[in-house]
Amino acid sequence: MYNINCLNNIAGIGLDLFTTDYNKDASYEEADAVLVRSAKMHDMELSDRLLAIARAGAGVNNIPLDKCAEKGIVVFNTPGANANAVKEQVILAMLLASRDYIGAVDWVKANADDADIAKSTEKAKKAFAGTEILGKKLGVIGLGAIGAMVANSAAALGMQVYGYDPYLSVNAAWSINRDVKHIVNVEDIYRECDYITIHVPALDSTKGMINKAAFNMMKDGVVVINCARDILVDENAMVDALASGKVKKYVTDFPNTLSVKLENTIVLPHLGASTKEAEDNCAVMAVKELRDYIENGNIRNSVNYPACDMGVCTNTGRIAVCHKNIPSVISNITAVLGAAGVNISDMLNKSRNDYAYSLFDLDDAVNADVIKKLEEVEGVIKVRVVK
Ligand SMILES: NC(=O)c1ccc[n+]([C@@H]2O[C@H](COP(=O)([O-])OP(=O)(O)OC[C@H]3O[C@@H](n4cnc5c(N)ncnc54)[C@H](O)[C@@H]3O)[C@@H](O)[C@H]2O)c1
Ligand SMILES: O=C(O)CC[C@@H](O)C(=O)O
Repeated sequence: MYNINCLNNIAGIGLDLFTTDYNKDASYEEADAVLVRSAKMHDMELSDRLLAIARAGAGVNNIPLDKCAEKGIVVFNTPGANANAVKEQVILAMLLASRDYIGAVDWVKANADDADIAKSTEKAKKAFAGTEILGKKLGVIGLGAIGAMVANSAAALGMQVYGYDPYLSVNAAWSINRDVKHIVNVEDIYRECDYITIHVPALDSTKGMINKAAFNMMKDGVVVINCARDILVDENAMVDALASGKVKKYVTDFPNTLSVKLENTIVLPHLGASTKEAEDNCAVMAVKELRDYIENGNIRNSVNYPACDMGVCTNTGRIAVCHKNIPSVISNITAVLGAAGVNISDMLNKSRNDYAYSLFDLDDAVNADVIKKLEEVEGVIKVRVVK
């Protein structure tokens, strides 16, 4: 029986994929695997028992990835599973920023008792009028799962789209509409675009990337949209950019003590991924990743360990080893197995920065003594008998 703990609400369609071999109501302390959305895990204890954490979503800045890697805890996310939901919110954000729909709806509500509202409407509406997005320039910073969808949809709506992503993979590039202009210097987006939307992960290198220097380069009256993470925008610099009219409207998905008080700002309550479809997709993908890891030792879509997939084990046994990416680990492991008379029928070793992961399919069963010796190999972090 494997113990699963959910730190946030996870869609039932995903949880239903756990078989009766799983206890889905385990406490965090006794969990073999954890499912999480936005719960902050940086200050939580990581038990020796914990094998894996699956983030039902894209952003993993709420999880201590390095600390997990050091303890042999594999962290997964669900790339692309909620991208369409966020894309739809970004299109909404552009439209909300283009005419004062929120003010308009408030006006209608406030005048609900006006017997002459049909007539008053025609006078009042000019206060909420605006502009169209057709033909305007949109800069998309980060062309991953969400950015690429936003860029393609905005191009289909007739916008001139500028896309910037210095780390774009060739595969991702193939998914982007050829009308999207490839920008190699983000300053071109700042200087030329009427709307700017950001879709990069929250990392030390991206924190505050939309800052005073960036605002200074932007056109007067630009709209800035942030459905990625609040720390990407220097919101203290945003105060001045909004006050001077440099930024006409800021739309953010992240309420915090500063953003909720900003003028000319639309603050949404982190709703980007909150659709039934996205929540279902994320839950299903996260549970499948966890099950494949627990039952077969395979790693797909990890953010702190390498991808490593040997399918389903058809041999006598399989062991999985999380280890440091240093010399001699593999030769020392195979030496321990060889000395115990255990034949390796198949193996796969993959590395990612400082960490590595190896799967060994074995023709012979291994006993506790062999496992102990493997655990003692220099650089080995965690040894698990998968089968
Ligand atoms: N509001 C929400 O509910 C919600 C939902 C999903 C994701 N998000 C946030 O959006 C982010 C992006 O999600 P995604 O699914 O598109 O992720 P993704 O990993 O598919 O794409 C991120 C892209 O950013 C690019 N990138 C990294 N650093 C960059 C930089 N300095 N400049 C330009 N590009 C850079 C990467 O190359 C990658 O292509 C997530 O990390 C998460 O924080 C928010
Ligand atoms: O789980 C959520 O509701 C938000 C998810 C989102 O921020 C993400 O990064 O995927």
